[in-house]
Amino acid sequence: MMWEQTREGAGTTMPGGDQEPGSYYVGVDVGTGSVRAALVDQRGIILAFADQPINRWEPQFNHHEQSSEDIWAACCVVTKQVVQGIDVNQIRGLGFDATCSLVVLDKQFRPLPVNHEGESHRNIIMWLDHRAVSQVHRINETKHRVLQCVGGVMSVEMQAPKLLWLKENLRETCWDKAGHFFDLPDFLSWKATGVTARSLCSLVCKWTYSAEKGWDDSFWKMVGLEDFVADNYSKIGNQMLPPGASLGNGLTPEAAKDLGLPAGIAVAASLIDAHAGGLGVIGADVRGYGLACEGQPVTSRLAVICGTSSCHMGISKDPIFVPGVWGPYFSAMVPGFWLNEGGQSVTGKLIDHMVQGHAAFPELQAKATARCQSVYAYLNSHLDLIKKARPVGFLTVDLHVWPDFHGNRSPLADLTLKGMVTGLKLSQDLDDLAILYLATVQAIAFGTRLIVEAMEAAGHSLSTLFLCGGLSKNPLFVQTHADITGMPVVLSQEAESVLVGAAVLGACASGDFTSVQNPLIRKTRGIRTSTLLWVCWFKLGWVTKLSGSSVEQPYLAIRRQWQE
Ligand SMILES: Nc1ncnc2c1ncn2[C@@H]1O[C@H](COP(=O)(O)OP(=O)(O)O)[C@@H](O)[C@H]1O
Ligand SMILES: O=C(CO)[C@H](O)[C@H](O)COP(=O)(O)O
Repeated sequence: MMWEQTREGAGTTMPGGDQEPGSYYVGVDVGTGSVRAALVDQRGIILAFADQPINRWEPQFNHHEQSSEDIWAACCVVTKQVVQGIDVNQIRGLGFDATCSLVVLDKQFRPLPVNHEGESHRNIIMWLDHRAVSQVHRINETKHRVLQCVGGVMSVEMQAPKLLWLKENLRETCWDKAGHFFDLPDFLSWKATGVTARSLCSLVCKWTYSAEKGWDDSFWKMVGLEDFVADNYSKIGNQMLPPGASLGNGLTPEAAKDLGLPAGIAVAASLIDAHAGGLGVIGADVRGYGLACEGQPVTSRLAVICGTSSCHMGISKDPIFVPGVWGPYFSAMVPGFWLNEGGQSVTGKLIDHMVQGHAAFPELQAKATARCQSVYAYLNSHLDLIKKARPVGFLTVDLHVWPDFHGNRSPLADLTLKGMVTGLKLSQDLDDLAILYLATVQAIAFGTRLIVEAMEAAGHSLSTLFLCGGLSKNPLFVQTHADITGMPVVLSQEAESVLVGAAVLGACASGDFTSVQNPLIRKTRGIRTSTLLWVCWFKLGWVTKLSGSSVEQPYLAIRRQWQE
């Protein structure tokens, strides 16, 4: 494989010279910290990759903002980079995924400020923004029936509370002037095509829209957002398309110039980033590894997309209601299947926070740099050194972390929860930092286990984890998930699986494939064609159990308290 990772900074790696001419697809993934693009061929192989950091503002605690212009500019930079050196006329389709952040534009599609400072370039309330606490409490007090489809409790990270916050706090400068409220993935597909149709993925998962029943007028009236009903939902979407559907006449000449692609190529209705990751991994061909999920329905698999946050995506043939877990959402990720989405609001961000905030961080940085390693590679080898003959998990016998530093998304669904560390000593050397890092990773893995247990108690039958996202590049994180859940973890050979999911959308929109799960169906029937084989190239992860480890003790105690 020609492609190499360029995770440590912005950059591109181009395809090798012996590529057969064929059709290509471009996937663009807008994460919390950066924008990534990939050029993908018909077999689903990533031929070129580029990434670019994006700006974030935190004007006050729990307010997180971005700029749609900055994000679009980054999309243009990375897309131009990945198509360098190829005949762009071979590109057949473009797909976007992004975080589920709220983009606000005026009636002429110009950015509007989502802040008291009136800074209009900061026109995105990010998904992890927790400003709308009072609004979400009031929404949850209504006990409206739409809440049944978000695990019984609406999250402050969804769009309705954020919209209500804007109405109550920025009436003149933002709310009254607003013409369009977009989920970020839908903003990107509009920017590329001029089509304002929304993806069913965004509207169903974050905006209370039902694929069967449409908008529920009574919900919007009850929560004080009756304005949307009055104008027939024109500001939040009254035309919906399934992910992968082709939008309008494809790429506009203006967007084509921005992105360095030919005008008119197919552009797909988009997906939220976690859903693109789920689509990129859940259909993996695992034959020959002796995994429990081999020969079992795809519903025995849980895709876990681990970046700034972690999202746990499980699918089922019939709707399953899991308290504290979002969904069931019909066809929101894999067509024809119901989706439940568990999540942890901060995982990568929590690990970064713990490590970077420690007194020994400057020493760690210096030592990692001297060895040309990332701080995480250095910490992992340091743990190996200090564990001596015992399993690494035993280093945290006296130190425990509770990971809900930004509330608990699933399954406790309690945004007021806070983080905890027990077992601290006066020393703050590199050993302490490494052990705190390990305890944080373990705590996150126990959070995944709690989500798996809640999903299984409600009717899911899960046997295998499929990990992707930035954290899946950390062997300690992956191993710890296998140890603590007791499940095998499968990793994709294409580390950037979210981008494969985005490219699958573009491939579907191009008409080369009839639906986003088409490759899965063909593969299941054993037909190898020139399809986009997103079901292939998996290597087995780890299957290790650490039974009876003392690291389980605090987790078990907290779980007991929760159940009581
Ligand atoms: N090679 C790596 N080793 C360890 N952690 C990594 C690695 N690459 C990324 N990460 C972690 O993954 C997280 C970001 O993942 P990413 O998928 O890029 O996030 P997002 O999609 O939210 O922008 C960060 O917390 C980062 O520290
Ligand atoms: O809510 C989500 C998906 O439904 C994601 O957590 C959110 O979009 C952020 O993703 P990431 O951690 O990859 O940046």
